[in-house]
Amino acid sequence: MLERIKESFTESIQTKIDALEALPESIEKGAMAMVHCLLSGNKILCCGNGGSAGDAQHFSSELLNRFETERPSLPAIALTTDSSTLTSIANDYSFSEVFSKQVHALGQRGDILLAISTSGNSQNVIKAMEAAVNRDMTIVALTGNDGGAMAGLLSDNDVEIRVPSHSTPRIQEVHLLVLHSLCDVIDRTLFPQED
Ligand SMILES: O=C(CO)[C@@H](O)[C@H](O)[C@H](O)[C@H](O)COP(=O)(O)O
Ligand SMILES: [Zn+2]
Repeated sequence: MLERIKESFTESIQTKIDALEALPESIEKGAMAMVHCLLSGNKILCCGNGGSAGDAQHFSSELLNRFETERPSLPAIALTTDSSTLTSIANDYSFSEVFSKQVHALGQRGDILLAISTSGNSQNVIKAMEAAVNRDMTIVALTGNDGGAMAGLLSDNDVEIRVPSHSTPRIQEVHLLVLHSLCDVIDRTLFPQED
């Protein structure tokens, strides 16, 4: 098993090296879209399934609370956390609508939807994106593989940050780095520090 463990580390490091080549421009574009959204008094809604639900919550908590430095709270909502809402929508309608109904209710023109999926094919995330388009929101999509159906739903104002990998855990590991990088650029742009 030691070899297997070392392989996981090597694969993860290599995926990050590949992402270093592929992603900085799209991360900067996504961060600037978020900065513009926050400066306009808008908010960020975040969604994803499984590990990506955890990522959505991780990111929203870093905006609502703090990242690395002291600064005011920033408005973000994870759509993955209210079990009464999630279970009733899934029970009465369909699991594919658990995020889209919340986007329809909470989303406003100028808000951002942070849509996270390693496959790009999760139906509930796709429907959330459709609801965001309907609400005149901008979409920042974190994907992997070939971007899946999510890639086809994006317009020029939206941003796709697609990790160059076909492995769900490796993609998730880079998604976390991307989210921290987004937080870092947002904080440094909104609250410049001398260092
Ligand atoms: O964390 C993992 C695998 O590393 C899983 O929980 C994974 O997130 C789930 O299978 C998700 O349902 C996958 O959804 P998606 O990334 O394709 O949208
Ligand atoms: Zn995982």
